[in-house]
Amino acid sequence: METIYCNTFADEWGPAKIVHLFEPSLPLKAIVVIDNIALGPAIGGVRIAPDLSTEEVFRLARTMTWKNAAAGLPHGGGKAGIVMASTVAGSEKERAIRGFARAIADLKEYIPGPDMGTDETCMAYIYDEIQRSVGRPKITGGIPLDELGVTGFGLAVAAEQIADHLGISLRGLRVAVQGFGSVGRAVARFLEQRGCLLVAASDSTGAIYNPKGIDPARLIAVKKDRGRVLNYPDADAIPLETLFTLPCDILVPAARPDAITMANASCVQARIVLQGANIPVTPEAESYFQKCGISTLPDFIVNAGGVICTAVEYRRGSAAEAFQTITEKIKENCRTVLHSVQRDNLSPREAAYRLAQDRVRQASRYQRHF
Ligand SMILES: NC(=O)c1ccc[n+]([C@@H]2O[C@H](COP(=O)([O-])OP(=O)(O)OC[C@H]3O[C@@H](n4cnc5c(N)ncnc54)[C@H](O)[C@@H]3O)[C@@H](O)[C@H]2O)c1
Repeated sequence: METIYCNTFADEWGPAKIVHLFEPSLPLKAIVVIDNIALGPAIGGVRIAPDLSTEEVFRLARTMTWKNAAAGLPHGGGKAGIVMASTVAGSEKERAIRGFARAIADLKEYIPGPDMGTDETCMAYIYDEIQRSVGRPKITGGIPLDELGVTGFGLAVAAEQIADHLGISLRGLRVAVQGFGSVGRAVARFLEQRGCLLVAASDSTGAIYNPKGIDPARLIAVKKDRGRVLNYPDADAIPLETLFTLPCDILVPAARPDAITMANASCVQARIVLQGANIPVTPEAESYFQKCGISTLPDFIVNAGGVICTAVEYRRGSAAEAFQTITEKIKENCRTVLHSVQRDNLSPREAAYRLAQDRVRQASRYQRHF
């Protein structure tokens, strides 16, 4: 196993460590970024994708620093990426995950959790190897966050706060979800419970649209049994990019980073953009939305449900406690950010950074600086 340490993105906040892992015999190629640990050991997901770069993993780790701090968790930010095709499955995937776990055994300041391409089973393999992971199956002492859909639940809580701030009800609002995976499925379900109507959804293989509504439970079953949203019978297939331009009220980018940039922001018709994925909207596109009255709060404020749940799991709390904590923290943070946007004339991102950075700054006073 070859390990290369380098640090090319450094600023006053981090990263504390960037580790590149290579093991040709598995084969394994992975990147771990431990960004900032002033608040405690870093919690962040392990992502599998074929085209991951150090920069992407660093940006995601930095997002975790702000997300964990904003949520008031005793954890810093980190992230890992395994560079591998998302189609790799079965024993080949298990070997890669176990190899990754052994490779990070000594990186004790990093606690891995699930992310795109990894799930509770992967976290159980990591726990089996190094007794350190969160988001594990219940039987191994975990709270299965993707099965429970806690991030989607937190997004629905955030949507309620944003709608409340706009003086509208969620009832009858039309929802389009990019990325019908763990987060996308759950947000569709929890928004439906609040009276919203799912009108469009996509995965990496295609997108579907039905202005009269798509049944989230049925789409979840179709996706489980037949693998693709395109197999849903009562909707039209549309090009992937068209999903962002549809007439809808809530647009949820819940797949990859930089899904909404200045190249497509002006085509967005939604009133609320709910940032389900990490860094799905570029800062320029966020500013543009603010100027034209489209409400969006930063990813690390609204999609913190998953990491709040893992922090509850880490201190051996229950699923019920996790739902309660997510509701309280996301509600409070959305209100705080929306309030300081109005009071201090800040952008939502500036207001959210202020909240998170104050906490990291306070904690870093107790770190050794010599
Ligand atoms: N799982 C969590 O609790 C959690 C928490 C916070 C943030 N996130 C972020 O949310 C995003 C999604 O995570 P997830 O756990 O749902 O992953 P997932 O792998 O379960 O689902 C991702 C979905 O996006 C689809 N997808 C990929 N590329 C796409 C594209 N170009 N167009 C349309 N769909 C595409 C995939 O087919 C898949 O259906 C990631 O950015 C992740 O970091 C996840």
